[in-house]
Order: sequence, then C-alpha cells, then structure tokens
Amino acid sequence: MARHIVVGSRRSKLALTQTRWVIRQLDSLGFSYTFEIKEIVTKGDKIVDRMLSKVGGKGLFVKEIEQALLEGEIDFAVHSVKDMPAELPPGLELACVPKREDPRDCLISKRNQTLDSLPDGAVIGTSSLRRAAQILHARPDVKIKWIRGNVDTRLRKLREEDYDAIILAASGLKRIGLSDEVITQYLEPDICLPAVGQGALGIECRASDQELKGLLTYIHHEPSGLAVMAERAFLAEMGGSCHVPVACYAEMNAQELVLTGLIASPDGKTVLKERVSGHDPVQLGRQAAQRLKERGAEQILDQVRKELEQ
Ligand SMILES: NCc1[nH]cc(CCC(=O)O)c1CC(=O)O
Repeated sequence: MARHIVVGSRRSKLALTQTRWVIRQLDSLGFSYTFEIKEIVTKGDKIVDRMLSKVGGKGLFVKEIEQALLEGEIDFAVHSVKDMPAELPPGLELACVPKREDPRDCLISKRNQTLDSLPDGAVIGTSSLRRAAQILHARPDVKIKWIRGNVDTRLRKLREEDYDAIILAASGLKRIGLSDEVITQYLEPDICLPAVGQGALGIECRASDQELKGLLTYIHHEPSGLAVMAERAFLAEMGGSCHVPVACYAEMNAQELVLTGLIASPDGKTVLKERVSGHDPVQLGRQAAQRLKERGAEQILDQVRKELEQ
C-alpha cells in the first residue's frame, strides 16, 4: 500500500517552503507513502501590477489549485489559511491545520525604527486595507503606499524604493528563515489585529479521500484548528471573500477560545472591535460578526466596496 501522493503548490519561495515542511512532517511518520510536488501558477501570482482588492481578492490564489484537486491532478494542497476564501467549493475540505506559527504582523523599517519612532509623514508599504487602516489609526500622519509582490520582492522594494518601512506577516518571514535579520518590531494584536487565519497553514483535499484525511490527522493541531474555525466563521458571517478591512484573531486561553473581531474604515478613523469568549468556535465567530454588524459594520463595508468599484 505504497500510495504516491501528489501535492499541489504555488511556486513562490514561501509556498514551496510550506509545502516541503508539510511533506517532511508526513514523511517522518514512518508510513510507506511517497510524495511529489506539482507546481501550479495561479492568477493571483500573475497579476502583480494592480491592487489585489480591485481584481477579486484572495480567491485568485486558490482557484486553479482547487480545480486541480477536483480533477484528481493533485491529492492535497498546502495553503496559507489567510489566502483561503471563507467558503470552499463542494467536494473539497479543509482537512487539517498544523500548529500555527506566529500570527502577528511585523514592521520592517529601513532605519531600525518602531511604529512610534518613525518620523512624521513616514511612508509605509502595504497592500492590505486591514493593515493600512490599523496603522493609520495608530499613526494618522503616515503615508500608506501600495506595494505588491511576494515576500522577497517586497523586501527588495523596501531597500530600493522610497519606503521607510513595510508591514509583513511574521510567520512568512520565520518560515523562510529571515525573521531575525529583518524584523524591527512585532505588532501586537491590540495594535494590528491579524488577518483571519494568519500564521496558520490549511491543508485542502477531496472530501472523499478518507485514506489521506486519516493520514493528515497525525499533523493536525486541535487548538490551532479551533481558532482557525472560529476566525473563518467570523469571515463567512461578515461576508468575507472580498478584500476588506476585516481582522480576526482567536486563541485558546486555558479552557476557552477568546476571539477578537475587527472592522475598520480604510482611513483608520473608525475602528470597531468585539471580543467574545466561549467553547463553540463557529458560534463565537458568528457572534462577534453579528455584534459588529449591530454597530454599523455593514455600512463601512458597503462604503469600501463602492470605493473599490470606482
Ligand atoms: N498576503 C500574502 C501572504 N499570504 C500568506 C502570507 C504569510 C503569512 C501567513 O502565514 O499567514 C503572506 C505574506 C504576508 O502577508 O506577509
């Protein structure tokens, strides 16, 4: 029973590093499976010149991969949960969430400055409305400049262009071994609440593949899985596949899940947060989203969508 398993991956350094990491974990279990990586170039990887939120958001990175799964070309795919849409197509499942990496965002500044010590009017690079809104809330004087490309490209643009700092996820940098070298400040969740699923990997496979799902349970991490489930319930309830200034972070705290959901106006002037705790992940995510809606979240989102259509 030496099944050969084909694993789909995007071609970026981060995606391949994550995929290889998962394969190593599975390999070290000592079963007789063999693995092969099949690289897939997604639409999101090809579009580098436009604002991601204007061309369709996070689904762009996973559509081709999901097609390959459904057609049986690949058996599973390793995603950053952050890049996964709230709803998966019928027939596919988020089968496993390994132990989550650092969920925080971090500041990478040219002159070793923190968010507080950056000069007046400093230029900060990000293409995330979520990061932009929270940074502007903390530092209304800074200038946000859009930046695109994978992690390497962004670090190069920081060196070569007129950015004073950029914001990236700590997890990506840790995974490719660059965190100690480049991170100048970790932004705690009370300053910059992470994106849904940030720092977590999600393994997607065909819902019908019982054998593979059985294998994946060995590398599933239950507390990370519950947190991700709660955050994704928040995203689904918020109406989330489009790219909007929405953030959510949940973690197990002793016996309970504690979840914070956030919605902001892109200029950072309005930031609404809700903190809830309890045991049912899906219910917690929904509850936080519903409370934000009661406080006017939908008006903020409608406004953002209108601006993006222009
Ligand atoms: N938006 C791109 C993206 N998708 C996943 C990660 C890595 C972070 C993670 O593991 O969630 C990154 C880079 C970044 O945001 O800095």
